[in-house]
Amino acid sequence: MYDIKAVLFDMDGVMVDSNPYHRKAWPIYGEKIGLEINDKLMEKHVYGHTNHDALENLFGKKLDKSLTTKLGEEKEAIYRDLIRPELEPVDGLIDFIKFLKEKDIKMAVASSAPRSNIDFILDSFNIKSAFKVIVDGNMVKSGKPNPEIFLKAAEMLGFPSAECLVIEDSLAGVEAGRRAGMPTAGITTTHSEEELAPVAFADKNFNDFKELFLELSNK
Ligand SMILES: O=P(O)(O)OC[C@H]1O[C@@H](O)[C@H](O)[C@@H](O)[C@@H]1O
Repeated sequence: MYDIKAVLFDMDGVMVDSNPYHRKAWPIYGEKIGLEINDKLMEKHVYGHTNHDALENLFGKKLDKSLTTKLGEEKEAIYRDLIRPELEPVDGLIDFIKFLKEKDIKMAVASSAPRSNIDFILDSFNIKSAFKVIVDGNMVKSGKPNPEIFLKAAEMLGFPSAECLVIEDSLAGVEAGRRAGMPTAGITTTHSEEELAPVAFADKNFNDFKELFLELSNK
């Protein structure tokens, strides 16, 4: 099914099943800044989106990037405190990265999260050196579902879209992968297979990296 030379990893919900912690952190932070943030709003504006886009939508107005960066960092500090004691990689992630390294398949992180969260995860799992390229949410003009972040990661790695496999969990992220013209695999951490299916790129969804590994090693 896949003839890939590079894998572009989303982070939240892909490397780490972190959205349950983001789901707790946003309303706690919302209370501090006078916003009521419920599940429905998070579903629409938060998962897979940059903090800049999320905050503009939650406040319902244009905001300066320096302000959204500052507010986003305050929210992320709450998130990291919540997840730290329970932090673990999604099943099979570390072996999957080893497998890609052995096959000389290049790897990038393409996450809407700020760099502080990406460093937190990659350093905690001791996997940073595996990634040739890291693109964070502050490095793009338009966040997911715009394909810019994946196109940028592919360009920095030096591969055309068709040779880059995107691994995503959010609806905005799967749509961004599709719009980048890349094969896109869904991981069913944040959404079920049924929820992901309508936006998936005629590709498969996987529960975790063990299943994706089986698919790729059968090629
Ligand atoms: O692109 P990714 O890695 O899924 O990141 C998205 C996440 O980025 C985080 O920084 C936001 O606070 C989360 O709420 C959001 O879900």
